[in-house]
Amino acid sequence: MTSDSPAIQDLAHAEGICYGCGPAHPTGLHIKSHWHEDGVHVVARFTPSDEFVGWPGLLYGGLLAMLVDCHSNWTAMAYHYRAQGRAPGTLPAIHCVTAHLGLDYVKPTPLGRALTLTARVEGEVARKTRVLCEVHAGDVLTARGDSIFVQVDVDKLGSAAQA
Ligand SMILES: CCCCC/C=C\C/C=C\C/C=C\C/C=C\CCCC(=O)SCCNC(=O)CCNC(=O)[C@H](O)C(C)(C)COP(=O)(O)OP(=O)(O)OC[C@H]1O[C@@H](n2cnc3c(N)ncnc32)[C@H](O)[C@@H]1OP(=O)(O)O
Repeated sequence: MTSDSPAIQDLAHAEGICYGCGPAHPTGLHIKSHWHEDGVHVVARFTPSDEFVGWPGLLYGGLLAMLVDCHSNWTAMAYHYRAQGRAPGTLPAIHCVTAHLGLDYVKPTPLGRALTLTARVEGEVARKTRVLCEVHAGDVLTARGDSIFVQVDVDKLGSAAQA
């Protein structure tokens, strides 16, 4: 599994319209997550455009939160599919939502550099799953995520949103 193969988002949810990771969003970030060949980590690479500036030469931290949120969620969902012994895109689809997004900003993140997000599940793959995610700009660790994703029934989620 390499970045030459289709991203997990494209396999599992090509019609997705999430601003961060939906392949079908017209202007979204289109974050793409791939299994690393080590079979443990899920990796995304993203180069933010200059519009996401927070300070001259530095990235706006909210953009980092979006990247870590979506990539960590897809890491959780990828682990769920694998735990069930099936590929993303097979049915029934697995959906998780962010219950807790934890993010430490470790160093300023430069603009104009490719960022690498490297994530893995810590502990059990269950309805509630913890994902650790590191963001590197080159060799520099700039942010660290520690987040919780909960598997949901999207039909119930929709009715809850309308209530
Ligand atoms: C904007 C809406 C998006 C909806 C997306 C829908 C589906 C996603 C589908 C595919 C994904 C594809 C693309 C999207 C990819 C990335 C998008 C980024 C992710 C998001 O942008 S998504 C929007 C933000 N997200 C929410 O909008 C969630 C609102 N929220 C809830 O819908 C409920 O709050 C829920 C379901 C989280 C739990 O509610 P619940 O009643 O079903 O379950 P319950 O309370 O029993 O919790 C079960 C276990 O999670 C633990 N737990 C709960 N909350 C916790 C917390 N905050 N911290 C630590 N642990 C927590 C409990 O302690 C218990 O743990 P234990 O089992 O050990 O006791």
